[in-house]
Amino acid sequence: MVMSPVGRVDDVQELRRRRPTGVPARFVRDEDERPNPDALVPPMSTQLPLISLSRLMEGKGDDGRCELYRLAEACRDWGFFQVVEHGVDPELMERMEKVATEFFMLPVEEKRKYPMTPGKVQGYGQAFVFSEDQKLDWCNMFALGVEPRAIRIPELWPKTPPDFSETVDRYSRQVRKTCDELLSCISRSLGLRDARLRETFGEAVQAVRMNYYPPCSRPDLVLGLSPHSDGSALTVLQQSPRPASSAGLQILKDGKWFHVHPIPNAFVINIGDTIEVLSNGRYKSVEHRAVTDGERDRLSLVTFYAPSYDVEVGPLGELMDEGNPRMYRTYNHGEYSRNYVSQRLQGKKPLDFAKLP
Ligand SMILES: COC(=O)C(/C=C/C1=C(C)CCCC1(C)C)=C/O[C@H]1C=C(C)C(=O)O1
Ligand SMILES: O=C(O)CCC(=O)C(=O)O
Ligand SMILES: [Fe+2]
Repeated sequence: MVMSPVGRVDDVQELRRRRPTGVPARFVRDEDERPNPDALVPPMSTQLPLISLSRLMEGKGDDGRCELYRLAEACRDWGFFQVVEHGVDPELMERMEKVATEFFMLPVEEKRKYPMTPGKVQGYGQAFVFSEDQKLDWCNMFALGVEPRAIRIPELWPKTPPDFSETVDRYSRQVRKTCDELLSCISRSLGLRDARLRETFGEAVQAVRMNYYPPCSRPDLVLGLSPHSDGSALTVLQQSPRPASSAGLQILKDGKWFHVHPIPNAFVINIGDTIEVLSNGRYKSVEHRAVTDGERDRLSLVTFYAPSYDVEVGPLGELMDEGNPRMYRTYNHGEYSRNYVSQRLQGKKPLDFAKLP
């Protein structure tokens, strides 16, 4: 438990350990926010698009063209897709899961050596908590800035487990390559040169966040992670395969929550607010949330990939014309980031910063 101007922010693993059936009032959502399994799109009725990155990279052949068309549809209609043949070593994905799990299983006193202080987003704790009235997420987070080096806070990189930092470094290098390649393909899918989006980014910012959701005795009352869109350009999410359950990642499509089934060794990719702006709204960031399970814990490993804080972000000239007027202003991405991390997660609200009236 941490006392601060935002009140008492319990560590959910400790809560669960001390009182396995207790759910403090601060975690209990108002009725309209609760995860109602009856309102969920029935599992298996529709599937999130599945894209092969290696096919996309084949380029001009029939397979490459067909995959590019599917990518464009996925970005336009879903803002989310799963990707396979993405180039990240499955053994490294497994190692990443192992070190993250080992970290979360450490005694709380050890984890608190790397604290996420109020208002900050790096370290161990709960991000996006700004008021005593705010409902809390049933989740412990550990987040680190990775690239460029200047955003790293070395004191927050844990010494235990001993291979943690080296694993995060190797994983992040491979995931960065995947992000660069996806960005080229997304550029092409918008009818632009491969390098067009990437060259607006400067030295891309990359951060990793590990989310640990302990089981909750009342999964019907709480949320693992509040509904939000990501402020990044692209987000790469690794979730481990698990037995059938409607808990886990859910995305909002056509006003209904839709469960994303984990696929072994695949990543879930989502379009962040930054691509929504750069594409002048052709591709939209999509609200998503995480729901807890009554019996099982869950770990998700999330990479945020975004432009440098120095660059100006706005709709690309090629994507605006008389029929497609400018929808967003041009702004500094550092300012966007500061604005994003200084409010609680609340749907797509941070995008108001960029939207033209
Ligand atoms: C829900 O989103 C986030 O937690 C988050 C934070 C990311 C970051 C860190 C953990 C370390 C420092 C950099 C950064 C702010 C990227 C989302 O990241 C999005 C939000 C913005 C804005 C962005 O660029 O990525
Ligand atoms: O855990 C999940 O599936 C969702 C994570 C997420 O959306 C995030 O960290 O931004
Ligand atoms: Fe997210």
